[in-house]
Amino acid sequence: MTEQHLMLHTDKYQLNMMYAHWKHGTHVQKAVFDVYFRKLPFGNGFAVAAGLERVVRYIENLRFSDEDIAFLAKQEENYDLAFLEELRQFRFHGDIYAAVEGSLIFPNEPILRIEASIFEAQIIETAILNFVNYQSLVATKAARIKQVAPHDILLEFGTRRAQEADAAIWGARAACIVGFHGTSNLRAAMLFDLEAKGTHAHAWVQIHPSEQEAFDRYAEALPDDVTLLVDTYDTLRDGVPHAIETAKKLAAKGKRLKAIRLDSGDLAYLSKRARKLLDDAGLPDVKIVASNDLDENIIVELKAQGARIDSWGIGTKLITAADNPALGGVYKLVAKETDGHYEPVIKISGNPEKITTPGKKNVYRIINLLTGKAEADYIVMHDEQLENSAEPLMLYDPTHPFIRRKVENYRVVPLLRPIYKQGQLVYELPTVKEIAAYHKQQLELFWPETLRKLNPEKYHVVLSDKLWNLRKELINQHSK
Ligand SMILES: Nc1ncnc2c1ncn2[C@@H]1O[C@H](COP(=O)(O)OP(=O)(O)OP(=O)(O)O)[C@@H](O)[C@H]1O
Ligand SMILES: O=P(O)(O)OC[C@H]1O[C@H](OP(=O)(O)OP(=O)(O)O)[C@H](O)[C@@H]1O
Ligand SMILES: O=C(O)c1cccnc1
Repeated sequence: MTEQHLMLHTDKYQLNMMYAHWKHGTHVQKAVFDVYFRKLPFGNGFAVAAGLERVVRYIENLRFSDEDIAFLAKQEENYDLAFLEELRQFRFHGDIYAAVEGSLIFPNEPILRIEASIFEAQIIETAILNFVNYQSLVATKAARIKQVAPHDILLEFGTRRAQEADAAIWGARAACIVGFHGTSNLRAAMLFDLEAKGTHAHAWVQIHPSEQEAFDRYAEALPDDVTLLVDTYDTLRDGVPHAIETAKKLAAKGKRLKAIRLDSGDLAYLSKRARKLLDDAGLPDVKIVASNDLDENIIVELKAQGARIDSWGIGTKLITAADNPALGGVYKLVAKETDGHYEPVIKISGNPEKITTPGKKNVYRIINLLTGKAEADYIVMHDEQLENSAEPLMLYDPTHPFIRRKVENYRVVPLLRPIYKQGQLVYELPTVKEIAAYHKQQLELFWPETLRKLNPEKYHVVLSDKLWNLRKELINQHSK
């Protein structure tokens, strides 16, 4: 049901603008829009691009159904029948360039560029922002968690607390593209070829006459490698000893206990005590999983306290991005077709952060060949060629433009890759595993100072001189 009618997954004002364009015959005018965000979430030094697969699936199925048209016909706007007929023919014919999923992305740089008739470009704004904002936010939160537990097993457990079903599955996927190992959501696992993982709930223990019986019966029913939840009654006095008892019974049958899970109390203390009990019982290979309102900050704390936790089940705070529940990505018009060419446009605001960067643009990641690290992202006008250029580049600090830095030995990597050309999909969607591998390579391009989770160094996003001058010129024009 929720996958249907996505064509109407837009704000009504988009349709009203389309209608007014159509009435005036301006709907075929071409336009360029940029998607970008202004502020990094969680105080992080970077964000992670996600949502492109959903965007592609959406564009591929972008049609008004008979039901959609009938619904629109009932709206108070009384749209002309001829307009509604035109909608029946609606297809996306435009170009989309995007930072591919797993890329590190930064404020105020285009992460998607949409070039299409205003009619087509306008209606897709809402859905694209909806997909990209949410998924990039969760991928960024998950990347922070991955950073504090790079060698541990990370499981996404958030479905029950997610903002409804779509968020649960796309959020699970967003976590896995930055290196989570699996999700508890079977549907997400099936749809995106993720590892489905699970332990058991307290109810399994409570429904049995005793915890011991519950553990034995669970281990008996399931194949090898079960995880037992040990905190239903008393973790150290009952839960862990009962799990050890079950492990011994399993060993006698050639099976093994994979792990125990702690889900309450002082996780550092309990994990250390549980580890000792397991080791003393000759079970050093039995791992310890922890869950209970975890996030990157609690995990750091627990590690600092010497917690002996091998694997983390993380739900609510990840899937809802609890400490920063929205990414403020926007979709802004930057150029319009005038007399057969693109005229850059600007949006002026009293808030300097909200003044847009005009024109159809490209973004290049400048990699210093001596260090192998990214120096800055460099935004240029579309007709400025940077590929194959051996010219030294002057990079200035955007907040202090008088501070300039020359880069001589560099290579450039375009951030925006072609996804659609004239309505044709020209990009092969990678698997989640491929995205995770790409994301790992992306991280290696950046200095630890940019990547650290607390007070990171700001990575610079720089405008070319030509773009900088154009922006200044348009601001001056408007202030006259
Ligand atoms: N050693 C620790 N240091 C810091 N935070 C911890 C430690 N152990 C657990 N936490 C975290 O503290 C919070 C404890 O929350 P809460 O008091 O609701 O849990 P609880 O005592 O286990 O109760 P409940 O049984 O309701 O889950 C959780 O977010 C948990 O991850
Ligand atoms: O804590 P999260 O990061 O959201 O991880 C998922 C939580 O879901 C389950 O709890 P349950 O639904 O049984 O509720 P409770 O533990 O909050 O009582 C599980 O035991 C985790 O504690
Ligand atoms: O498999 C688990 O242990 C699990 C799954 C979802 C939520 N909490 C725990």
